[in-house]
Amino acid sequence: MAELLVKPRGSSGKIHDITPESAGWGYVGFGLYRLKPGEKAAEITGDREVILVLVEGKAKLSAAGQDFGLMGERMSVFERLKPHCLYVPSGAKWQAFAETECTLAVCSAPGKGGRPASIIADIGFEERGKGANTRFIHPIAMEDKDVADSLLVTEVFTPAGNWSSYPPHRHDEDDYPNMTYLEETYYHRLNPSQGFGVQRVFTEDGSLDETMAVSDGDVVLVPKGHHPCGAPYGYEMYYLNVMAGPLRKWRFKNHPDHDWIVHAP
Ligand SMILES: O=C(O)C[C@@H](O)[C@H](O)C(=O)CO
Repeated sequence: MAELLVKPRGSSGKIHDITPESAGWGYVGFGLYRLKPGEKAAEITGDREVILVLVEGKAKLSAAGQDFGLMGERMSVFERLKPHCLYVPSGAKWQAFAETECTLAVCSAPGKGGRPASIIADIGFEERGKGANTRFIHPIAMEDKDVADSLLVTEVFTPAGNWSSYPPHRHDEDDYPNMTYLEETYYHRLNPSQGFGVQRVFTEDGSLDETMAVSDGDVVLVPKGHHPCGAPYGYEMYYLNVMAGPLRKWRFKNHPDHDWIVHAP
């Protein structure tokens, strides 16, 4: 199994390049560019569909021969504004020209083709959990939106001192409607950036049990098992999740030992 904690390789250019081959799985890819004003990123999607997420900064985007103009609004994820996102189908080329310093995520999964390149509009806002389990969600492209063939993308803000992806849950069996098999990546950010967060990835039989200290900019791979996150006092946590599998539906089960938490008064 691949190392689950992936550090950025440098501070500019393409600093993450997680592919199904490097992760040792079948669906999810995650790339991340840090660009300076005037720099460019360009890729061909091949047999994969892509959702470009302007995590931070502004860039001129074009895809599949269409010019989408200047996109991006928030300069820091922790402004908590909604991200600007562009869907790019398989068999297409996309380009990004950075207007400001920018952080551009390239979320990918197998594509079927046939959808147009398009801006993902109407990104919602959800508050989940209670007490120290409260967290805030921007569901960029979840299954209620028919905007992709297999990609599910969401971002989560966990206030300092809180937990998210909690109680622990898993989605690692292809057993719809009880559960779906979804691989997942977490792109973590922390505020202030010198902080750390905690993520545990573990199966119920104990064959996988890793607890990682995550730093600003790290990626965690979740090939299977439960995957809760904790943000220590003083450090707000952000993450961008990419999920994909054979069915574009998110069906999970909470850990039987900890499911009581969601039912507690
Ligand atoms: O609810 C949350 O805290 C976010 C998680 O659900 C996260 O998107 C995930 O684990 C998806 O499986």
